[in-house]
Amino acid sequence: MGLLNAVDLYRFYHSNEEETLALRGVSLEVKAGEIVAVMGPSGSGKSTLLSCLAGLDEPDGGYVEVMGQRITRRPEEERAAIRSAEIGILLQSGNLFEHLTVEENILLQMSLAHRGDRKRMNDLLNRTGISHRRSAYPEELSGGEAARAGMAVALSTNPSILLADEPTGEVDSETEKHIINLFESVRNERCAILVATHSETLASYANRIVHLRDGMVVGG
Ligand SMILES: Nc1ncnc2c1ncn2[C@@H]1O[C@H](COP(=O)(O)OP(=O)(O)OP(=O)(O)O)[C@@H](O)[C@H]1O
Repeated sequence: MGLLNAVDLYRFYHSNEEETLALRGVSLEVKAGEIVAVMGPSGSGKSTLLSCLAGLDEPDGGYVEVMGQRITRRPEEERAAIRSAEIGILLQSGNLFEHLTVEENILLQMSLAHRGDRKRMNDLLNRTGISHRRSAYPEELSGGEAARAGMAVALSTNPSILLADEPTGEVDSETEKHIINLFESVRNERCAILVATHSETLASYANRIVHLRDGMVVGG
């Protein structure tokens, strides 16, 4: 049984007269200690899938289980509680509050989830290689530093599941290497990792690749 299970997910978007079928019956499972890469062309449904898996968006059909608990179609406060206890999330839009420093962003995340401590924060700042930027505000960071800070925030609560959307999208190769090393070390800590990516390099470190096309799984 996976730490993360998605069963027959459907998601439709309606805008004006148009209907987009972003997900059409996606099922997948991620086990402890496993990295699953989700790959597919732009618009194939990767971000929609991650939002549904995180309980940030509700699928129109199917359901998601996190650590055996159904997260779909539950009140938002219950979804938020499961999310903050079990899931680390790194969305494409980033996960840093602009008015807080890197360190304050990590401390806020840990305090909201009632998890983590300064020792873990310092450890993550070292492992992501941005310890020297801990007092910087997000706007003062380079793209690569912001990506690493985002990873530190996502991992600060020691989540069971890490969901990351294009974590190496616009970063230099040194940052990509840091992020891959971090993924490998949290995989060794038995975290279940699902990462949407266009990067063949990152995907080569995954245990499995799930290919999405037009909202459907076409391989894996
Ligand atoms: N809020 C929305 N309203 C209407 N359509 C949407 C919305 N969000 C996504 N879509 C559509 O749903 C489909 C899937 O989009 P999604 O962002 O999940 O793809 P993606 O694989 O993550 O793409 P990319 O690699 O470019 O990030 C696309 O056709 C997109 O235009």
